[in-house]
Amino acid sequence: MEEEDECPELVPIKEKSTGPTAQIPVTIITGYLGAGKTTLLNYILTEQHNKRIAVILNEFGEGSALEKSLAVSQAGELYEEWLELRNGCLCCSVKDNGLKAIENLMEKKGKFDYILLETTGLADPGAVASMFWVDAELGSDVYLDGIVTVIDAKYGMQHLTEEKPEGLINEAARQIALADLAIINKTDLVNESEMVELRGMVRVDLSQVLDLHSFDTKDGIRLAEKLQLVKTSQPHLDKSMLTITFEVPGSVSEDLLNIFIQNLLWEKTFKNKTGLAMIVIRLKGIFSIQHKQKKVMLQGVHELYELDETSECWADHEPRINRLVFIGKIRYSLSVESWEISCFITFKTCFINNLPFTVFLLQVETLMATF
Ligand SMILES: Nc1nc2c(ncn2[C@@H]2O[C@H](COP(=O)(O)OP(=O)(O)OP(=O)(O)O)[C@@H](O)[C@H]2O)c(=O)[nH]1
Ligand SMILES: [Zn+2]
Repeated sequence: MEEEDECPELVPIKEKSTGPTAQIPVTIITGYLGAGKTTLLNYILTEQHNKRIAVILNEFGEGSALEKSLAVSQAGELYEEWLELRNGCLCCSVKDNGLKAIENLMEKKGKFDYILLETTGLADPGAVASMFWVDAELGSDVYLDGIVTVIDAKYGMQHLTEEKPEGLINEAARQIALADLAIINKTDLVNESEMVELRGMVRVDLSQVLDLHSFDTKDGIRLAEKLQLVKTSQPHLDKSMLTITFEVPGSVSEDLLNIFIQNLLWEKTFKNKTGLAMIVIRLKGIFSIQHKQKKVMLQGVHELYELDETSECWADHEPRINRLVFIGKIRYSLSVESWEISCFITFKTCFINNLPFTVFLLQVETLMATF
């Protein structure tokens, strides 16, 4: 056959097929904790696009049920089927769970036009991306269309420049290095010069992988090369990051909740016995506020937070349970256990007993002193 002599590169790329055998594009949405990934997802889902979009969500730690309800409450009825990757840390076992989630999704719901995959804020998007070329079987159904990295305009610089202990990579920098498209979000929170500085920083980062950046994501070999290059250092998660989820039944006073959050995030009053404050990077929660019918959602990123009433009411027989997820950093002298315990005590004391702040702080200090 004459065609056999043709150079592969010269074969024209097939027009996008709309038949049942067409491959489904997958976009990975990545970005540091609280950068705005879910906000972007919700925006895409609510825009008019005439596409059947499937969303796969992965959350770090035990907060998946919470994240699910948060996302659903924002996206409304548009989207009813949620799939959680229950492995907690996507970076470690993404291949099995990620593929399974997509296979289950398609089995259950038929084919989608598009799949959006939100990684955890600490994920290595390279590990997530690699499953699309490593697994040939799945490769016939879906292909990686691109990696979108959301960057927090206010805290992005801080995330990017943070020094990591030896052997650990800065997750934020890696997420940007792997991006096909980087979106700077929350521009309303910074001024022009901060934007210029961040843009410059992000560009520098991109230029380090510029020659790899023109790759065709459908081309497994090129992608593999790109991923390998970025992965030369150890792809370990920062082990000092910790996620804790609390569930406390009852209803809380809105004032006390605000005081609690402000003391935690702004005043940094929660300290261990050596005087080091608890570092909270991300806060998420669903609360039952006294005298309110609707569920109230908490979103916090570093020292910024908001409490918003959702459209969802507590059902008649639904137990009122407050859920709070902390994602934070353990300081050297503060053990995981004491961090957990101090979070729990502050939270529980504040909400269950509805004690004034000064009282529960005192209790925390007394308890912390015993560790
Ligand atoms: N001011 C401002 N806040 C924003 C913007 N986009 C998102 N946020 C807020 O940032 C917080 C985190 O947003 P999410 O979309 O949940 O962030 P995420 O990256 O999905 O968070 P994780 O999944 O926990 O890593 C929320 O309180 C949002 O309302 C923005 O453009 N401006
Ligand atoms: Zn999210």
